[in-house]
Amino acid sequence: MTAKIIDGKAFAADVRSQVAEHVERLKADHGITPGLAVVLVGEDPASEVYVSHKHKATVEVGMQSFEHKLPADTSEEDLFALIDKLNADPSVHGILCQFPVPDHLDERRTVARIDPAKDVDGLSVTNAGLLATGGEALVSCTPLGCLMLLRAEFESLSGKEAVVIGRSNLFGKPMGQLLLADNCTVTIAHSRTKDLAEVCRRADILVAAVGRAEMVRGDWVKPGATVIDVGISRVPHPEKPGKTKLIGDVNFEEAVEVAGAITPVPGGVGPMTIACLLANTITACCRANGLEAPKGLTA
Ligand SMILES: Nc1nc2c(c(=O)[nH]1)N[C@@H](CN(C=O)c1ccc(C(=O)N[C@@H](CCC(=O)O)C(=O)O)cc1)CN2
Repeated sequence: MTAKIIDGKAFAADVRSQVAEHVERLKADHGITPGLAVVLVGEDPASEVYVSHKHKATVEVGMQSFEHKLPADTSEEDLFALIDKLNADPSVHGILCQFPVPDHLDERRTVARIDPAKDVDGLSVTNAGLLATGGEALVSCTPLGCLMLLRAEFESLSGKEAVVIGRSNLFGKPMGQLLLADNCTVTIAHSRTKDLAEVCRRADILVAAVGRAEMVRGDWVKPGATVIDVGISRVPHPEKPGKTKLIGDVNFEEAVEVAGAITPVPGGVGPMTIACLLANTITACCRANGLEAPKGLTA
């Protein structure tokens, strides 16, 4: 039997419409319009696309979008001056700097400059620490999106064996923390893990975020497992010369024959990233105004 295909695009559309309802309520009941500021340094083409999608999505749900495009040679001093201004602006509830930044800038220092209460990427040391210690964190968007997809698949995640391949600050570590907080037994595997295939085979929930196209093979998947593919690699299209196609970290054709449920690439995890960014902006806005953040949009 082939696996159920988890439709991340439809799920993300639902999250976005929930966000739009909350925006309406914040406006009507409290006179507050949530605002999201996105900072892009340089002209990386993929980042330009993501930033324009973020702007469009922000406007569509009724929030204010503040786009700041800075030249590639922007100094750290000038970038930080902008972040300081956004930190102090009460109409801005969420701030993010699109990654990657040019080489002369440092991602860690940039994130550290953003007020943790407005860090809607959930990347600051404060938010990572809050997540690890069970506090009210803003959670990194892609792992939050994966958690939402997984919670919709299972009545409860409690007691599930979860294996996350990848240990980045942006994804693997927060994903592991989220699954742990939902009472999974979590293994974070990585490039030095011995017998990775064997480790993966014990997972009820297998989350692949290695950044290596189709590395996870069908025989790494436990029959019936739920597979979440976070990878996005652009490769030459096999049938359309001169064109490219997106593939994930999981060999989909093989894994779909073994898994119980699986996210495709594209159309699986990817769309959840921007939906959760909007959700985090609502959360940040509510907290900034002494209101409770909507349960369904948080971890
Ligand atoms: N500050 C940040 N920078 C980056 C992040 C991030 O979360 N915060 N993540 C990525 C890029 N990204 C959002 O910024 C992002 C990546 C992918 C998608 C997405 O919807 N992917 C689609 C395919 C899209 C396509 O056709 O190219 C999918 O997988 O279905 C959305 C957002 C790096 N930088």
